[in-house]
Amino acid sequence: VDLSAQIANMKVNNLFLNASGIHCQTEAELDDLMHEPVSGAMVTKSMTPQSRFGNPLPRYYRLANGSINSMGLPNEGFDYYMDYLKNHEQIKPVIVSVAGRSKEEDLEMLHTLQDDDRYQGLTELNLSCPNVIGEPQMAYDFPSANDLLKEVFSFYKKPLGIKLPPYFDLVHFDQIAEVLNQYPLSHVNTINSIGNGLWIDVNSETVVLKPKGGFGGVGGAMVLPTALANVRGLRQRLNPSIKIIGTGGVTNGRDAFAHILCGAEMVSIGTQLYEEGLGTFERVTRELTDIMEAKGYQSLADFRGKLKVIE
Ligand SMILES: O=C(O)c1[nH]c(=O)[nH]c(=O)c1Cl
Repeated sequence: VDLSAQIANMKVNNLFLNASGIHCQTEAELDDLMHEPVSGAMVTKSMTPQSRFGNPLPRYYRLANGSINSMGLPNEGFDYYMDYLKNHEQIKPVIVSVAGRSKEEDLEMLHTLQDDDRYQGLTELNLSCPNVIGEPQMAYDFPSANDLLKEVFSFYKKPLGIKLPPYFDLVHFDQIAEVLNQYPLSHVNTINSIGNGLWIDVNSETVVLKPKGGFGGVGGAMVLPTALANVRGLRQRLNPSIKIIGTGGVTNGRDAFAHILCGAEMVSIGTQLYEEGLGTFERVTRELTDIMEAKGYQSLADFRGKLKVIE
């Protein structure tokens, strides 16, 4: 089964990877992902220049068919992850996720990556964290996103992708695609969690998360329709050279198959991976392979992007 992804020329033997934020903050977690035998790549927790504790707890809550989180960008800081890459053999490609809390922080980290000759990896600029108190999601501000990308690509020459929030209006697909198509992006990763949901414990009449009065990003099975729409909508609008990592709502092989039908090159697993553990990769890969065999597909290319509409 041909699984080589053309994302920044990554040659992988499996299309699955963790969603950023899941099992990828500490050296121990990153080692688990590096040595996990099935997944074809991995991504770090989005990093900021300095380490951060993040938002007060409770900040993650499991729902019947998903999750809600207001982590607030907890991470060990940029240098920690650069040291990790220098001190660990890359058995699989490691996508470095950066999420500055300002344009200046994004540029600072990207300049450092550009100027580090030893760093030849794929970077993902997270423009969609919904949980930093007081910070907007940059990717919902099209002019600002364009200004940032114009400045980034004036100096950044290594492979770079963008982590996008979900959009909910076809005009917004048009507008973000118009911005992104101007730049030599490796990929977009869509979707991030659906920002600022709210979950309530009716018994106690109380929210379940402490930060932001309980508002947090929603993920897991319930966001699959939004994730599929964003993968499909962007695939239809982005230059073919910009690949798509499909993220959101993947719990089994059928969900992954649907993401690929919409045009995903690789598929990230978040909430399900967190709740079920790293064995998720083997199970979902087996389920997807079974579906492909039942349909007579030899490779992902046989059906990638070939979603049919009703004429
Ligand atoms: O609160 C977080 O750390 C977080 N949570 C998310 O659901 N998406 C993100 O991009 C980030 Cl950065």
